[in-house]
Amino acid sequence: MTDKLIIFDTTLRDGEQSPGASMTKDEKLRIARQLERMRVDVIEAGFPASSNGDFECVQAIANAIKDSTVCGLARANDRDISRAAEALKGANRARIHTFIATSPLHMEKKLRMTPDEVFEQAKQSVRFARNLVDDIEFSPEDGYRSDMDFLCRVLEAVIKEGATTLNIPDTVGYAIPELYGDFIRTLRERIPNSDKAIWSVHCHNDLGMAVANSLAGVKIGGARQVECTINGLGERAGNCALEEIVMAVRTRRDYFQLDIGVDATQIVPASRMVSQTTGFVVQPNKAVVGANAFAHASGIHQDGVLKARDTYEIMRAEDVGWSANKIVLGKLSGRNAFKQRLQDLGVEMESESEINTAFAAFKELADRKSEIFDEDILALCSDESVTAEKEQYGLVSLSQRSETGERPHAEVVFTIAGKEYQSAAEGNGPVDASLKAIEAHVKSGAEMMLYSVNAITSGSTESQGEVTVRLQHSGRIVNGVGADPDIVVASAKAYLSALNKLQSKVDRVAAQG
Ligand SMILES: CC(=O)SCCNC(=O)CCNC(=O)[C@H](O)C(C)(C)COP(=O)(O)OP(=O)(O)OC[C@H]1O[C@@H](n2cnc3c(N)ncnc32)[C@H](O)[C@@H]1OP(=O)(O)O
Ligand SMILES: CC(C)C(=O)C(=O)O
Ligand SMILES: [Mg+2]
Repeated sequence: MTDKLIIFDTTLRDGEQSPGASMTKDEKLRIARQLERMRVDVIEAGFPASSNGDFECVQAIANAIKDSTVCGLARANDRDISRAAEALKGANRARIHTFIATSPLHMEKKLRMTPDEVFEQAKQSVRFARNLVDDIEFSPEDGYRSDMDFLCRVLEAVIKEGATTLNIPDTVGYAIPELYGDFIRTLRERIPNSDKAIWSVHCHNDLGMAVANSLAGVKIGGARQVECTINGLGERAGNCALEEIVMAVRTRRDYFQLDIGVDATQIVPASRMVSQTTGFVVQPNKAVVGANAFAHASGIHQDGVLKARDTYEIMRAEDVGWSANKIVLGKLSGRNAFKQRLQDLGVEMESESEINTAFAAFKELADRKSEIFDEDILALCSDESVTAEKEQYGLVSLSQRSETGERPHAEVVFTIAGKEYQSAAEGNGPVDASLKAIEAHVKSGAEMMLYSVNAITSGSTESQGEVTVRLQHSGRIVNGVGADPDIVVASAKAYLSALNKLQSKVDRVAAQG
């Protein structure tokens, strides 16, 4: 026998409380639609009393979403609750989530209220809200740091007033998994009418344990709703990450014995959408949604995954919305991964010794180059050397000027076969101007298929920028990579490196024919 774990997403409310993560109405609506597509049970859309703008966001989401419950947050007062009810009017399924702090610290220092006043206000607010909407969630803010006896008194009373979900926040991320799980279990055991409500967990990640605490609240405490956000977005160090909760409960169904209604294949698209909307980059090694979550760079792992993917993967990349797992070829790769890539690329090798020769060349190249692209391998296998190309083109210096309201201008000094040349051009931006200056002289006629910039060190503005430029000419595709703390310089280096590769291919073809 299993029962259901309700997934309550608060990306649009608690997630938005993350400094710098403020979203427009259209952005919130787009994310809400994605959450509905993902079939989350409850979408906390915002805090309607906080501003007219957020009221309109909640209203728009309530009107647009048909399948998920739409929830609005409200302080424990009539005005906030009325605003929430008003914003939620158009919802198919509406929930008001009202809260008031119950910890001694918050009551005394922040609310400046006595426990008896908080008790009365909590009761009164739930009663008021229940007259407006049937589905009422109550949260004792900073619940985990509250006195157990007082909390039991408040929660028993609000259930009597009609609260249907009781959410126990670890507002400041202070909990430890076993202790938090025991805390929820004790509340449920001690409160006589506890079975009249669904119990929920809401954990913050200040000590990096939001997911672990939430899972303990479910397993040890018996909670049946988890509050979480996409990518773990949220106040300070964030909230419990939705993707981790969903995949932990799914992957270890043997242990949790719970059903989840979420369509996990929508997780990666949701993660990308939230990351692009907020500008909060997902770290590559982030569980489930990080770019490396299903990538393998070392030979022993690659060999294992190619033989049986569950040797090193406990989930399938496709099941969370990635197109496939990723074998990244580099200096730590082994022969089997290399052979598999040859097969995928349609390269046929006559003998093992031919493969061995290509593999040795690949290893030698990988020692000098951080990532090996497919065209590098194709070049290796047709007996071409990808990095041993003659340095036909080289960068000497670059200067550029960009000023608000002025068209950027660049001057580039470079060498062609050892001889120095200078060229200047204007462009839409400094990078565009620099590359146009080079192209104006070189006249390669190559088409740019890709331009991308990555920070390759700390991720701060002091980072080295690594630029990749992909050029196409006469059916040949090459990647040029350039790194420099100045991304305009890195771009020029990448462009010249790609031109070198094009040139060396032309030379090889000429030599062969
Ligand atoms: C743990 C959490 O995530 S709680 C949610 C946090 N989210 C937000 O705060 C985002 C939205 N907030 C806002 O837009 C504003 O803070 C508002 C509109 C809610 C209130 O704005 P203001 O009226 O200017 O009050 P301000 O923010 O300065 O102070 C909060 C007031 O609410 C009171 N308050 C705090 N929590 C509650 C509560 N749950 N129930 C009732 N009153 C509360 C505080 O005691 C304080 O009252 P005071 O003004 O009498 O001292
Ligand atoms: C409003 C409540 C649930 C909250 O976000 C918290 O306590 O962290
Ligand atoms: Mg919170």
